[in-house]
Amino acid sequence: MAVRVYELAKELGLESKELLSTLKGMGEFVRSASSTIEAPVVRKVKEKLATESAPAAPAAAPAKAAPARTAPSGARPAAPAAKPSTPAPAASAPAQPQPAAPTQSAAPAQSAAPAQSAAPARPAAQAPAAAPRATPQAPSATPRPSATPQPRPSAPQQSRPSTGGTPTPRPMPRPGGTGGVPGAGNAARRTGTPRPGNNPFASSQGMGVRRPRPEGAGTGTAPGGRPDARTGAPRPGGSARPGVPGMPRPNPAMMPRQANPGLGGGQTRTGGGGRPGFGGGQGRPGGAGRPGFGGNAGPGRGGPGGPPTGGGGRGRGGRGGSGTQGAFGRAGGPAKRGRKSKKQRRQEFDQMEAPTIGGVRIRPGDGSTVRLRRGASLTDLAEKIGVDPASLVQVLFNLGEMVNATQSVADDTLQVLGAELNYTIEVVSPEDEDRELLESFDIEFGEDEGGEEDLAPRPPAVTVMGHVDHGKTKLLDAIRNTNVVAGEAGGITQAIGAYQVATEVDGQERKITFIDTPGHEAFTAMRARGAKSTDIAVLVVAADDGVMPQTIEALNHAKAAEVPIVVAVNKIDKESADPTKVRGQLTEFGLVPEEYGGDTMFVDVSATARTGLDELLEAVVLTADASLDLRANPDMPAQGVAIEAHLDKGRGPVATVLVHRGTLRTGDSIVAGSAHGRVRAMINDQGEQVTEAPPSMPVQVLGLTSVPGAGDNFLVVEDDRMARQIADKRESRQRAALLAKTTRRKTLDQLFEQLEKGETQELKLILKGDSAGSVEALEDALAGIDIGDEVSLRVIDRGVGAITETNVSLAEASDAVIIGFNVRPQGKATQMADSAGVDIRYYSVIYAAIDDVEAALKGMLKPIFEEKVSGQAEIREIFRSSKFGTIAGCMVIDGSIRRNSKARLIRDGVVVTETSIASLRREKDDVTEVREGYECGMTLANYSDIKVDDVIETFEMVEKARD
Ligand SMILES: Nc1nc2c(ncn2[C@@H]2O[C@H](COP(=O)(O)OP(=O)(O)OP(=O)(O)O)[C@@H](O)[C@H]2O)c(=O)[nH]1
Repeated sequence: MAVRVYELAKELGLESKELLSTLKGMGEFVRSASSTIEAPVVRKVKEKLATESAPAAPAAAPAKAAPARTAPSGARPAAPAAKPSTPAPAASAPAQPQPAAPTQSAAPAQSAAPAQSAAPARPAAQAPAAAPRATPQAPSATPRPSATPQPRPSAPQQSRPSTGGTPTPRPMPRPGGTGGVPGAGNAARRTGTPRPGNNPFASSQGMGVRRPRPEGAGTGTAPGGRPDARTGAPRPGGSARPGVPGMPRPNPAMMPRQANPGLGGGQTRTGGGGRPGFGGGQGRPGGAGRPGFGGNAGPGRGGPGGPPTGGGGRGRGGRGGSGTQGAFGRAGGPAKRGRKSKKQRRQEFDQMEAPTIGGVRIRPGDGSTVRLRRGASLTDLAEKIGVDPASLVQVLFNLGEMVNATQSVADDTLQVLGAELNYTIEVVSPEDEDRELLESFDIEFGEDEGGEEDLAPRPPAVTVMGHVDHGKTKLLDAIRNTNVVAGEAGGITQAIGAYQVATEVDGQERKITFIDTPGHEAFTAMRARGAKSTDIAVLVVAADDGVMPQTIEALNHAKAAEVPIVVAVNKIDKESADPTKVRGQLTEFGLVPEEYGGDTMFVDVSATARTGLDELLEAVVLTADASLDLRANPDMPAQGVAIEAHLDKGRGPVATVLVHRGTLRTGDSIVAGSAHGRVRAMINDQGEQVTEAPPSMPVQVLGLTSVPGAGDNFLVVEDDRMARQIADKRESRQRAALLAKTTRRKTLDQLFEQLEKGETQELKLILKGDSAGSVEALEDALAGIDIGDEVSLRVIDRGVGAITETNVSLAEASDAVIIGFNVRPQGKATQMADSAGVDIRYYSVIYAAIDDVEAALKGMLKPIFEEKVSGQAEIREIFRSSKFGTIAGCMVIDGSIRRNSKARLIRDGVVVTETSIASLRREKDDVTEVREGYECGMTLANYSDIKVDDVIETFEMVEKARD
């Protein structure tokens, strides 16, 4: 006989919905609760329910039984209380429920199936029948039959509360978990075989620890997440609410459509908001979260209670959800709708786990080290860490710096950015960078080839260092017996020379290579390189002057380069000379003279009188012998350093190089810094052509295609092609590094400030010099000019040699000024500059260039105005005129009052208005000025509310000179 679904549901003690879902699970197509189902189906469904509920029951019961009663201990005593309620559904005698319990126990005792199959069908009627069977099994039960379930000592712990409780608390007519068949259902529960399985219809599902749950669970309103969820334990079967009678059985269809309603705002990830379906507000607690992303995930917006530690709330809980769905399979009905594919969910997850930095979503790093070359761009960094360069630009923008993706970025900026993204940025040092480059060509720089037997002694290379005017050049001059001082512009050594001299020590002729480094502060960089490229430093200290700032600086360079020092105490011919004082002073800096028990050799010399020179040379040789192993392999491709380079009009680029190891020969293919070429000719320090330059020999090399930088290393390579490749790579790297260094970075704040002022000011320069050293020194000195942020200086090009037409056209195009240092224009460059209005400045002294540039920069500053009060007049009387309006009859009490000048009206010390003097009269005459002590009449522009005793103060804005 056909029955309607709701009728059968009622009969079975289920909700129509539950029954519908069961039917669907069985493959029966039933549209709604009022649909009819045929008898065979009714039978099938009853059987199914009976079968399933039997083993699962125990767990389901506790789920609500426990909470219903305050304590599980109350289970047994509470059991009796259950009686009255249980019967109700059974719609029969109150005694019936009691027998139901025995039935439960009986069922498992014998294979549950038969008992169940019989029992569920007729709830009320069969219960009594079952009772007798059960009763004997519970003979020692409490006197009350209701307690019969308890006799089963084997009942699992969880089932205890359930056993007693299941039936009792239920206010609803449906007693047992499944089917309201007290007997069968409960019996099944008692079996104590909790099924963790994934049968969605089993009312147990091992969820015995369920908390009291208000109806409507799963709607997101429930405060009480499940305890297991909190621990992050996987949810068995995902049965959110298995078999809780009186509530709809959860199934995927009941889950919220949207996978992550808690992802509010797109930025707050998951957080507490989690999936409301699982108790919404409760959030997905931390256990399952991803602490790694906690930083940005935060507790999320969605949920009130998401524990902060939850961080990336979407943890296992989230996945539990999908697991649940999996467990339910399709049985849950229309769950498929709106569900996201695995791929979608993965993408979503990936997206979520990327935190936002400055509003940009970027996957965070893992703290690993990223090596970048100097002057790397954001694109380079992006490539290494696999993100979009544009997002890095945006991050940096949000950090307050504006750079584009391909622009060279300063090291510190890269490091800050790296730290923000959780990477350690390691900017490769120039040395490492170069070594790596050479290694890529299978070249090893800096090591002698071969073994000990291949090494031969070489002369020490010596750098002379010291304070300005302490006599470095004069001393070298004396040693070489030449005189270069006379030719110097401004009296400062501005080029580097290297010379080799010979001296006799212990009857042996020993050679020493001297490198003359300039003494001016501006050449610090070159001097530092000089110290590094040599073996021993001779520190020149004038005996009459003592230790000076640059003496210390030079000393520190030498120490940093771990170069032994020999002190030349110069100018001892002078009366004021105090060599002992110099020794004492230097002792304080760690240079203890040998005679005082130290290990530094001090030699008193006089460059002018040429005394002590031999002793100095001997001291150099002895120091070298004592502390250095000066040997090199002369039979290998030469390697060394370019000490100085310049562009010679007739000979092209000329580089003075010092060979460190190997022997340089004419015809060798060499690369020096970013210059390359083939050695066309070599000239020694005597001006003679040589064909070979062994270790420690300085020579001028001709044949390079461009001018190398002072301090650049040089090496002989296999062929011209390799030389060119290395040079090109070096050049591009240098350019990037230079760009990062010289481009003045503007922060947003600065930019906004400047934009507010209406313009940004930048002085662009093109530097041309006679040698690489001087151009470098000039650029460094110019970079040191500090006149604040309002104007900036940018060197857009630099080079060695004459000012060319190319330079002029670049200057014209970029509105730059050309600075020529010891160079002049070439060809039609002057005419071009004149017609294009390009400013070319010529200098031979570095200071003059610095001063001019500084003045130019200051000239670009906006004028500063300050107010200057010119006079004050007191209003003594007020006249009204139909022609002039209100006239103030005044006495000038200070300074003078001029017509049209700016004025302010002051009443009782308070400025009433600011205006200007519209008319000024003495007697009846218009005047331009009235001085102190005179009376006058005046009117104020657009203001007539004047009173006697008011003071009119006139002032003007005067341009103020900048400091
Ligand atoms: N009386 C005396 N004067 C000396 C001696 N050595 C150098 N001078 C003078 O000191 C001045 C500076 O000498 P330089 O050799 O140009 O000094 P420097 O250290 O090379 O100077 P910069 O090139 O500017 O760094 C010159 O006027 C020299 O004549 C010396 O031994 N005795």
